[in-house]
Amino acid sequence: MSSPVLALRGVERTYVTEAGALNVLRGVDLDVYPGEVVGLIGPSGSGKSSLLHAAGLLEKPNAGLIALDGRDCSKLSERQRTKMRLSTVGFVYQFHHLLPEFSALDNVAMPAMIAGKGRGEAREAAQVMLEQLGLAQRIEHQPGQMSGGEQQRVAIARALANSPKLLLADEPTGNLDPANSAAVFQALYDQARKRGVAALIATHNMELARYMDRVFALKDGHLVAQRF
Ligand SMILES: Nc1ncnc2c1ncn2[C@@H]1O[C@H](COP(=O)(O)OP(=O)(O)OP(=O)(O)O)[C@@H](O)[C@H]1O
Repeated sequence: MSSPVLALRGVERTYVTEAGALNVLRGVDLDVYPGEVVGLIGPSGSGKSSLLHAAGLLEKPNAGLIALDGRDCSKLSERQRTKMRLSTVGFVYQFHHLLPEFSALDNVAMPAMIAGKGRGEAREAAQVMLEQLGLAQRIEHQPGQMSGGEQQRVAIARALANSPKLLLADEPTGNLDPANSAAVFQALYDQARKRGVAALIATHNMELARYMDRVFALKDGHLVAQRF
């Protein structure tokens, strides 16, 4: 079997609040392999976003080990973490966070350019991604000129355009009606599979969770396997 793209060992996350310490993650172990789509469910406040933020090196865990693409990230400097994140991880959020004044093409090309690719190369890759997500006719449109489902597919194209090994999605269809939600999830699933990307998707949508390869629930700070 191939090695995991994402490996979490004993990951802990505690927030200090006025009401005291909140132990949200209490020792999370998880491996996600290339080409598999893993679901993360759990009630609101159970720590799904905290787990995704730790896995994507957006926030440091209080304890535990995070390895991306076989590399232990716990001792990296802030700069090295950013570099690792840009080269290895793509994010999709509930709200697309597209830049409103830029076209779909520019939105999708931007992360690759920030990561150091030339403009021409980044735009070419962006165009291919948008076409693969069925958005060939929307390339020059700005987000405000597109439907919610189209905007979210642009966000998926943006997350994948830089060929990440890991895709982290936080309620990627949470803002869509059921029909759009299913279509957008299908697009995300197909692209992750086709590209051999390891995907970890947090969702409240149990209907979508049924289609994931494995599903875990967060309960009292621990991952509980729901289905293998
Ligand atoms: N920066 C922070 N400071 C203090 N508490 C926080 C912080 N971020 C998250 N929390 C708390 O940690 C808990 C877990 O939050 P998190 O957003 O990870 O849950 P979630 O499962 O993603 O929730 P939802 O499904 O509503 O998005 C919540 O009780 C939240 O209020």
